[in-house]
Amino acid sequence: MSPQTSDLRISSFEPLLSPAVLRDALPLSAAGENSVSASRREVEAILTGTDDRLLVVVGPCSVHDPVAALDYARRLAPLAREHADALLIVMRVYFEKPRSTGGWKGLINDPHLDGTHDVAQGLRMARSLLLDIVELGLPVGCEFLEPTSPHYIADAISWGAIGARTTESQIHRQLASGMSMPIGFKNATDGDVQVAVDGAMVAGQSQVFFGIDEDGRACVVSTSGNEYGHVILRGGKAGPNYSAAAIRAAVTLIEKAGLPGRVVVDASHANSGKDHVRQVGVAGELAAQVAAGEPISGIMLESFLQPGRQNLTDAGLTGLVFGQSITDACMGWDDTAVVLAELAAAARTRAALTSGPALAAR
Ligand SMILES: O=C[C@H](O)[C@H](O)COP(=O)(O)O
Ligand SMILES: C=C(OP(=O)(O)O)C(=O)O
Repeated sequence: MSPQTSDLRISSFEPLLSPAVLRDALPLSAAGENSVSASRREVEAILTGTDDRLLVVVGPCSVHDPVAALDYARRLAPLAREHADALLIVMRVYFEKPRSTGGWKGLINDPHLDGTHDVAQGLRMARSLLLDIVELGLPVGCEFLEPTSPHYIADAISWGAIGARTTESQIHRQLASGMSMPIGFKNATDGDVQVAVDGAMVAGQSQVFFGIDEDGRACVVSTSGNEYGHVILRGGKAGPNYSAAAIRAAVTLIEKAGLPGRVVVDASHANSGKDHVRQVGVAGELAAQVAAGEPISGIMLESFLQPGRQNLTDAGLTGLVFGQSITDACMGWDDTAVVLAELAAAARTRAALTSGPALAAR
């Protein structure tokens, strides 16, 4: 008998429900569709500079407990309304975690936090949480990691990111080219910004690649290109890249690629050394730059109900502090409210600088 030559290292194939089945079971309401659609247009207008507000993507590093995430969303929604003249607040609702060397890969991959990898349940939990948050009137932002997972949830998402570990990946750039919302590309973990610029540029072009359709059938996917690709500065191995000089250097690269000369800046990750206390200081420095009129279209903050982070143990969810991150350290809720007020004041000052007092008083 000849030897088997394929699937030698596959332990199992487990059929997964199709995107259409999940979306039928958990539909986005008409009000939700209107809200997602309108907030995507607002993000686009901010990225191109026709809306002078500041985009703020704020929320937990990762969602591990939908109850805590919804509690956070209920606190954030009134602040989003309060600062709506100056800020477009999008809640960070990250379900997929790219890991440096391994670890928990997010709620979709392992919703029970115990290595059982009940992906079907993870998708249900993720979609259900997204619908609840959208119903609060809050736009949602996610990182896209698995190339087929967006089919299950993307209709409820207003802004997306490609992370530092995948920004140079052709697969993720192709994916971004077909996404219905603006997509930010993080600079690489080594600090290289050009790869993020290249990512945004490639995503702007039409692409043809392997994928699935709504019924989960293997397909050749053709896209028209996403004209709202942009760059997110998150620092790198050599240190932060949020200084005015680093931002201007990035803008030079971005403009050279023919993209709008503005950036989103992540106050967390390598811009704060993953130190949640330092992140508050970085956000304050960024607010000062916004007030001075620097070309910052958005800020990303990692924030949760409780400050800091905790380790996941064998006790799973029951062994965890409610509302505290199990991935990167986050600023707590009290600091978050103060930082959002600071950013709103800075955006009002910038609006007055660039558009006169009428806009600032809006
Ligand atoms: O934002 C989250 C993390 O920084 C990212 O997933 C990498 O995490 P890790 O280095 O702990 O694996
Ligand atoms: C993984 C993330 O960031 P980065 O890709 O910048 O490490 C993140 O924002 O969750």
